Amino acid sequence: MSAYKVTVLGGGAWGTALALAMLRAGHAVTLWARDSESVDAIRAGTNPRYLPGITFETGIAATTDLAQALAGTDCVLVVTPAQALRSVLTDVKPHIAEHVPLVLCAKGIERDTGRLLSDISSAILPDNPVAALSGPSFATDVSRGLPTAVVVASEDEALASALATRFSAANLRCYSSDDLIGVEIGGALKNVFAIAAGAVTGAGLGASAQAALVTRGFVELRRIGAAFGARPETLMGLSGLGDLMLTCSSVQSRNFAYGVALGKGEELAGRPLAEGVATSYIAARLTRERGIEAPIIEAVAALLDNAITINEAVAGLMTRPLRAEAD
Ligand SMILES: NC(=O)C1=CN([C@@H]2O[C@H](COP(=O)(O)OP(=O)(O)OC[C@H]3O[C@@H](n4cnc5c(N)ncnc54)[C@H](OP(=O)(O)O)[C@@H]3O)[C@@H](O)[C@H]2O)C=CC1
Ligand SMILES: O=C(CO)COP(=O)(O)O
Repeated sequence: MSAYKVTVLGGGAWGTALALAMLRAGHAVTLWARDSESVDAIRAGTNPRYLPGITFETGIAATTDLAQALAGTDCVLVVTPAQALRSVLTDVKPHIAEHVPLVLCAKGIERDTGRLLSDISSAILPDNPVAALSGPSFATDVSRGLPTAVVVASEDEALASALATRFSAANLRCYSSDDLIGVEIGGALKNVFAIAAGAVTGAGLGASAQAALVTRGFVELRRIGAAFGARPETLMGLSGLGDLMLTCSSVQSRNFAYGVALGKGEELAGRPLAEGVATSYIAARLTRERGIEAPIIEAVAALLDNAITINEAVAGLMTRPLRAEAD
């Protein structure tokens, strides 16, 4: 029987880590990246630009040729940033066979349109079934082969379950879900709350403030999830609460680290990818338009816009009208 062929699009931290995870699950893996230096390094078992200090096994067939990467593939993992998804899938379109599933691994909402990534995929490639892979999973941990659990979601329950079985290996446990929207919303918004949690840490506001912020952030996630049709139990799961806990508590998270720099008043330009920046603006717009109360998201968007200071953000959150916690 010929090997199951997985194509990974993106040679950054998460693309490389997922390519390794697929290799370790026994699949034939091709990784596409636009940068030839990354491609050469990945072939040789390193990715110094995105996974510095980590060496890994060879065996990933990395290439800069998109058509070659997609030829004869059984499944495509799309692991480029959320804001690049539309252009990447447009480039993919001429080279992909119908019915090959696309597994979206970025965490974000398109800034210009407010579209979820699965919506963008279905609009550009309507004949390719769509799934998302999300959950608490740092690329460094996964590439080192540390135990990790994620969720693979698709509205097609059988597809989600089949992919989760394919992707699981000794140290990668994949749960399946048919709540695609719930998984996408949790993964996108936890990055905004991670920036807020990082800002609280960076400004030295204390562990109590941090816990309050994350808990109230989760309330906002539940409100937004309900408005989008996400199931509450999905938001309580790996891709929601699980990833919120991870990302809001570790400087390994680029979003949290971005927030720390923000809270300390440090330079923000030139930092590694923090998806929560773009997502905070669009999430603030969407919640305003839909009349959903989301003061933490509003505060993050205003802070990033330099419209308020961190002290004003804190004062704004602390002096809101008092209310019952469950409201
Ligand atoms: N890192 C992590 O631990 C995890 C990340 N994720 C998510 O995965 C997604 C990707 O993150 P990650 O890999 O860490 O990011 P990185 O910044 O490490 O890498 C991004 C990759 O995408 C490529 N890229 C950027 N823009 C484009 C574009 N317009 N067209 C084609 N390729 C592009 C980059 O190429 P180039 O080098 O040429 O710029 C690079 O290979 C994000 O949404 C993130 O939230 C999810 C779970 C864990
Ligand atoms: O999504 C992640 C972990 O689950 C990675 O978080 P960062 O993008 O903040 O590093």
